[in-house]
Amino acid sequence: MTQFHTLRWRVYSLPPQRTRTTCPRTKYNNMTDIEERQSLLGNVNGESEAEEPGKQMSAISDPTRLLHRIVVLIFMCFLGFGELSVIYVVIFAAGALLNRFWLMEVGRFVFGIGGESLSVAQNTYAVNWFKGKELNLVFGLQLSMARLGSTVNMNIMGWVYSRVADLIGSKGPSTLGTALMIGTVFTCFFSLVCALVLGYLDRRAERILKKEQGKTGEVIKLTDVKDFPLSLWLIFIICVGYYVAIFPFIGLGQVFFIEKFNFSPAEARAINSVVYIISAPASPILGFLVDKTGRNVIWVMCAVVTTLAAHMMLAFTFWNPWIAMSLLGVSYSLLACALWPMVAFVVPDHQLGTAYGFMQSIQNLGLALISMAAGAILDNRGYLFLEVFFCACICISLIAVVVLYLVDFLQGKDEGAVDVTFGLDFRVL
Ligand SMILES: NCCCC[C@H](NC(=O)[C@@H](N)CCCCN)C(=O)O
Repeated sequence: MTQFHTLRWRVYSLPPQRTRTTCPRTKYNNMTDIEERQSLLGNVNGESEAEEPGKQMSAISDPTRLLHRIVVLIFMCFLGFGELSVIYVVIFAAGALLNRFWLMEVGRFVFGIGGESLSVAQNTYAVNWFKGKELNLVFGLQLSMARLGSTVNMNIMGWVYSRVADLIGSKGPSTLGTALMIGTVFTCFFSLVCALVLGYLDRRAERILKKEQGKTGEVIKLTDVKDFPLSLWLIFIICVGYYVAIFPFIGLGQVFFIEKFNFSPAEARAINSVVYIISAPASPILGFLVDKTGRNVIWVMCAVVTTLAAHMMLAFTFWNPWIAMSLLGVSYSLLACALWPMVAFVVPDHQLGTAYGFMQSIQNLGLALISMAAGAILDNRGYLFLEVFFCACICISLIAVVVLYLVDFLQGKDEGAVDVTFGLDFRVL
């Protein structure tokens, strides 16, 4: 049975409640079946080059086959592995080497531009290759690899620094700069190779599957933003409201655990890193679960509620904080693999990059402002206020998820869905 037949089986043979309209019910959902076939899993007519006489391809080189998509996935994941493990780009390393702090700041600025763009590309590739299939799992795997990259970086960079110090015979800025340069060259080069291979495989798949023919002719415009559906704006609000209570909290976490729970710096570091440590193995598992069950909105709601509970525990109780932080680790992993794929179901393919770019811009704007606000709150009001502030941010996110649920529910009714109790099923099938 070819991949296309498997696909047909998936589309047409599922039980009725699973084939019901997906959500949010925008005009694009009517295109689901077409998109599914036009995706890199097969072309509009269900033909692939592998099916053409005399053009049999092996499983590993056929873009319609799982094995080939696994190869693509490996490069997709390692793209982020390199990107996130290079906390230091070349400019940053040069700043350290020359002992110029401002240059290091410029490096961080450039890193922000490059790293986030790479993340937009990574998300868009993931949707292109895996929409309607294992998309939540793929986002979970990407996150897992990024976390693994950070962990490898943290463990290896100290060793590289010591080796360079041994070689140079001192521990000054030049030692730090050289160590950073070495790390940067290796990881950036690695990421670059992955990006080039991925670009080639994507082009190749487009050519083989004649994707050009299936294109609607619509072009990418920045003004697309004004046509974004309400559901997408709600997803943006969920994203920014949620992430501002995660990344800045982890940034200030060490001080929090030292002040509130009298932890030693080493203990505080350990508990603070548990969210990312949990997310490495948990994200793919949870992504798989979301793929199997669908209903991304419900999962996002669970993640937001659990995160709120974890923050409230940290704010108002003296219970062992390992419980709250572990809960935070699991809920963050769940959100990361259920939220980001939803974008693909509310905008057409040609607007995906713009939508992801916009989502990350808003996320980063929120992060920049809230990080400053959080620091000021901690300095002036203490950790309790800070925690209450984070809880308020998550409540905004929670309101947005509930509104998203209702929007879907009402749109489902408008469109005459037979049974809305199964609404909020973002699965394409
Ligand atoms: N590509 C996988 C889904 C995105 C996960 C999400 N990524 C972001 O928020 C990006 N803006 C990168 C942030 C890096 C932060 N250190 C995430 O949860 O990391």
